[in-house]
Amino acid sequence: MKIYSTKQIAAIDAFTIENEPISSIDLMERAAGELCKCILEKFPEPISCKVFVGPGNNGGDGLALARMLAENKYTVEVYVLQISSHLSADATTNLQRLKLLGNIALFEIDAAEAIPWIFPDDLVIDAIFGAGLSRPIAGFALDVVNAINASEATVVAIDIPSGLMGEDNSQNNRKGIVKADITLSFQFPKLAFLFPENEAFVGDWKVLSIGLHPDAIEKGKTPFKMLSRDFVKNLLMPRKKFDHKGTYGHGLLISGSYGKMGAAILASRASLRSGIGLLTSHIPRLGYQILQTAVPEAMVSIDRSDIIFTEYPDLSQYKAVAIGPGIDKKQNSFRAMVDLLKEVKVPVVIDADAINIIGEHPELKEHLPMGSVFTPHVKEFERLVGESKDSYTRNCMQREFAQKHSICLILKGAYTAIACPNGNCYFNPTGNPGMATAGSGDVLTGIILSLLSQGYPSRIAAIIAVYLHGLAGDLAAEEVGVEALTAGDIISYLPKAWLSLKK
Ligand SMILES: NC(=O)C1=CN([C@@H]2O[C@H](COP(=O)(O)OP(=O)(O)OC[C@H]3O[C@@H](n4cnc5c(N)ncnc54)[C@H](OP(=O)(O)O)[C@@H]3O)[C@@H](O)[C@H]2O)[C@@H](O)CC1
Ligand SMILES: [K+]
Repeated sequence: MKIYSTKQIAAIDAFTIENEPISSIDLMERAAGELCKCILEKFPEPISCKVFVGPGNNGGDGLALARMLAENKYTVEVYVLQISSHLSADATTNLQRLKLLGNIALFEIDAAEAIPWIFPDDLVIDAIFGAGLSRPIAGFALDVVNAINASEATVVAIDIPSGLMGEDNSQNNRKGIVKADITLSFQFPKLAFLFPENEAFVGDWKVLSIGLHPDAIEKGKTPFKMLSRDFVKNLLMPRKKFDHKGTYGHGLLISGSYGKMGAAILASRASLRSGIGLLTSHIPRLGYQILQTAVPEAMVSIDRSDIIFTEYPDLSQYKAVAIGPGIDKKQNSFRAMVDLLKEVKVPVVIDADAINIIGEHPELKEHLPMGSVFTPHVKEFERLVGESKDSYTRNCMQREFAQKHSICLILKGAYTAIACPNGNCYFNPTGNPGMATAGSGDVLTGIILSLLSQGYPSRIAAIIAVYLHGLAGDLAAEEVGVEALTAGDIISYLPKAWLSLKK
């Protein structure tokens, strides 16, 4: 699914009106109908509802929805905020339609004293501002936002919580944004929904299809996309009858150190559970028996050091390399990594302390092999790319870094973002908070190495791996719950995740 900016959505909206064709008031009626259907499903018993309405078409949606809820036996009170001297044309029409219905309490409010008391069992509909918000909320509208946020009522935001910008909130006043429990967004999620600091405003979000014109949706260009099962499934390469293990490549995994051999085991197992033909795990000497016993399918290359990574084997036979899980960042490891980055000609997955080493030695950024894949969490990202005060700015830095160095930069977290060398950025919907656990990243690294070794291009390998990793985590969480979930469980559910993806 594409993620468009609010400006682009307004253009798609206008295209729909002109080319479906449909009048804007009818499109609003269709949108409000979808809102109403969804609210009736979520709250089937009629309840008391307070609708706060602003001057634009978001307010118009609120007015149309108020009428529909009243027709469905809800007790509805409508508060039209006197923010501007006039309402939008469609909001005006819907205000008249509401008045014709007759049985709705309708108030115009223009001061803090006029704001009603909001009861805990009220349903609040936030229709103050939508995609047309052009600046932070101030003045009396801010008092209304504060009153909504201070209440214990359930809050449903139409399209986007009032006060939240669709994309860039770096200059916004975070105290002037409605905290919704549910956001019902038209046709597309907004980019801002995917950033952690906005979760408190957006709550659970749901996209309602309102039939915007498919041509405009298809033709529009945006760097942002949400991954879906079908999209990922279509990227998979079929396995053929006469294929042999050589067909699926030989990967080199450099991982483990004293006290962190578990990382090597997890990454190796994940790699082998994701279709790699041959895997060599390069580990410090002390890990030999551990790895041979725990992962008999892997071949082992032994470092001269007992406890850390200080050298690597001849690279000529490998289709891809991964470095980082559990390696530590001692001086000798740094030296070996410099040599590796200078010599290696195949894509490299760079994870954990391998990222930190590059962060501490920025000159290494000039030697990043093209098509490499970085897998930082936020802290590692900051060491590698730099700090930022909010997620939107971080996303801009992420995309810029990926383009500048021709690499894939995966920022791990809820809605893991994959920035690609061509400027595109994919967000991943699979995964759950149970996966925020030790070793989860090692598993992801192993899967990416596996896919690169099989010949998937970096961008595709990153996309499939991230989606699959989250899917395995979701399947595991269904059985063991999020608290008990371990990285080993993610590997255990990789077979089911592959089967589910290919279904
Ligand atoms: N896309 C679709 O397909 C469909 C979209 N639909 C709906 O339309 C919504 C977008 O409508 P919209 O463009 O009228 O914008 P909306 O946010 O209601 O208000 C803009 C008004 O507020 C004003 N204003 C802005 N900021 C302000 C501030 N801080 N403080 C004070 N005033 C401020 C601004 O004035 P100005 O910035 O010009 O000063 C303008 O007057 C969208 O979210 C969805 O709900 C559906 O109906 C059907 C299909
Ligand atoms: K809103």
